[in-house]
This record gives sequence, structure tokens and C-alpha cells, in this order.
Amino acid sequence: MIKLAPSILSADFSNLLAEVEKVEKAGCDLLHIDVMDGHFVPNITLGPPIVKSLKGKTKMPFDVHLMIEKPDNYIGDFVEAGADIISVHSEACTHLHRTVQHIKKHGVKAAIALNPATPLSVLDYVLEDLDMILIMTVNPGFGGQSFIPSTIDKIKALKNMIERRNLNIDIQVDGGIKPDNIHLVTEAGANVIVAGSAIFNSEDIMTTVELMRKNAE
Ligand SMILES: O=C(CO)[C@H](O)[C@H](O)COP(=O)(O)O
Ligand SMILES: [Fe+2]
Repeated sequence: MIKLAPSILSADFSNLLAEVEKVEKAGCDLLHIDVMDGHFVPNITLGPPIVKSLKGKTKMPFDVHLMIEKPDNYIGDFVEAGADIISVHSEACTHLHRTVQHIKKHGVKAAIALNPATPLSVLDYVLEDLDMILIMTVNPGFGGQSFIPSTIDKIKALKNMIERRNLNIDIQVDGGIKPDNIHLVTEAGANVIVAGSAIFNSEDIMTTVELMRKNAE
């Protein structure tokens, strides 16, 4: 079962609720919320107040992608604001195992995100504790970048790693996913697909979402 997670990074922020309603009506499954701090990545986006302002206005669960340093300091705030899934970057965590436990203690789903150059081996001793792994298919920081093809083999290797250990963990991909390349990531084993510019910059969101789902499956 493929889940589509539109990233609000490419939405019209002056009309955010209407944009969220559009993707919900189009049948999307999760709302992907990109949090950037200007330190871990060279860009600044939004914080807990924006997340809170949308809570209760949509049935889509909130998938919060933290691209920030010292994520432990903010996990409680994002849970309080309404996060249902929290992803932290392995590259931003000195004590990755502790951070994962910290997320789980708050009663939400825990995910680890990996930059394109980060090896899967960082997951070795925390895999069992995760609900989802986010394979970045661009370098984090901006919407609208081009998909990095070498990530396909990484998705396949992760799928093998999960199956070998008999685990049930979602594989999410994020960055540069469009109707014409979505099949590459789903064939490789990804089942949660983030798309920002492909969805929000399209002429007709409903048609684009339908096309992405059809091409993914
Ligand atoms: O985490 C992200 C960037 O760091 C975004 O979720 C991602 O880039 C989505 O945008 P697009 O689909 O336009 O690439
Ligand atoms: Fe993201």
C-alpha cells in the first residue's frame, strides 16, 4: 500500500489551510511538514505554531521532518503542536538511540532520516525501534531539486535489511519525486512517498495525485 505525503514546503503559505484541504480532497495520506533551522540546512522554514494552527483542520496525520540541530530540544514542542510522526536526521544526533527513545516516550511514531551520502550502517543498532526510515533522495534544504539516482540502490538495500530481520518498517523517500520517476522508488521498495513541488506546483492537484498513485502502483 503506497502512501502519498505532500510536502507543504511548496504550498502557498498565504493560503495554507486551503492548500492542505486541496491535497486531502485529492486523497493524500499524510501531511509532510519540513522544519529547517538555518544551521543543519541552509534554509529556515516553520516551527510549532504553524503546525498547531493546522491541527484539527485535517484528518491527515502530521509527518514532521526535522532538519534541525539538537532535535531533542524541540521534540516535545512538536508533539504538543500535533505531530504524529517525527523524523530526525542521523547526522544531527550525537546520541541517536537516546533521541529515538525520546520521540517514542512522547507516544508518536519515530523515524530516522538519512542524507544521500549517509550509509545505512548507522541504522544497525536502532532499526528495531523505528516505525519509518526516510531515505533522502536529494540533499535536504530546499524543495524543487533533482532526484539523485544513486539512492535507488540504497532503497533496495534498506528493503533487504528490513526483510532479513523480519521487521515491519515503512520506507519513506523525499526529494525530487515526480509522476515520471515515482515508479523507480516504489519498485525499489519505498512505500511512503513525499512530493512537494510536483504536487503543489501542478496545474491540477487532483489529476497529479491520481497520476502519481497510478504510476506508483
Ligand atoms: O525535505 C525536503 C527538502 O529538504 C522536502 O520534503 C522535499 O524537498 C520536497 O520537495 P520536492 O518534492 O519539491 O523535492
Ligand atoms: Fe522533507
